Amino acid sequence: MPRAAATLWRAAGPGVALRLLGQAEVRPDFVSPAEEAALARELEPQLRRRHYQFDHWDGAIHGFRETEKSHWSAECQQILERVRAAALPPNAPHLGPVHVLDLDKNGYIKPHVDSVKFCGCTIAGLSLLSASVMRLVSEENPEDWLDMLLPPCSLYILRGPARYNFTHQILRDEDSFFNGQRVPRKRRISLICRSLPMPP
Ligand SMILES: O=C(O)CCC(=O)C(=O)O
Ligand SMILES: [Fe+2]
Repeated sequence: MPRAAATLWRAAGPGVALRLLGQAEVRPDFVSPAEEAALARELEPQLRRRHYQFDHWDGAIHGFRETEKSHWSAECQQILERVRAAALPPNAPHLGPVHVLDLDKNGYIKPHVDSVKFCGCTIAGLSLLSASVMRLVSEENPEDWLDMLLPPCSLYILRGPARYNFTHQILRDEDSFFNGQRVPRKRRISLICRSLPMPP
């Protein structure tokens, strides 16, 4: 693992680290601050029309608004092509629209596994505006966990076992610690690209 990436990754033990090496990845500085600003600027008008939802007690996500976006400026389209090229298997069919999730500073994502009906073997997410901690927990053995620090402008990628056999969550502000260090959670926007499930 490159040195920069190692500081963004903390596993319960060597067993889980070995299982997830190359399957759960964080790439810091995947976009520049100027690119982050361009993406946020382009999303803002569409997001502003929606209200944050706090009342979906049974849903996986709390304190969020979301949208799907298919049409982007040439600059943003290029960034998204870079995300797909870096993360998705070559020639894999992927979901056309990008899933955009805007988490309020009090928002968080509870542990879940993305539906296998709508999402294939790879999930890739760009994190904008705020750092956050993504926690993966093995469905088989809850003592097997991995925390990933997602700085703003980073890309994370979940593949194979990290995507299918571990839940993922974004910790709420009160619980947002990485390696014992507090990671204040502010408003965070994520752009998520997913490969499509294989046809049966
Ligand atoms: O915000 C993220 O990066 C993850 C979102 C997520 O887990 C989901 O929408 O299924
Ligand atoms: Fe998810």
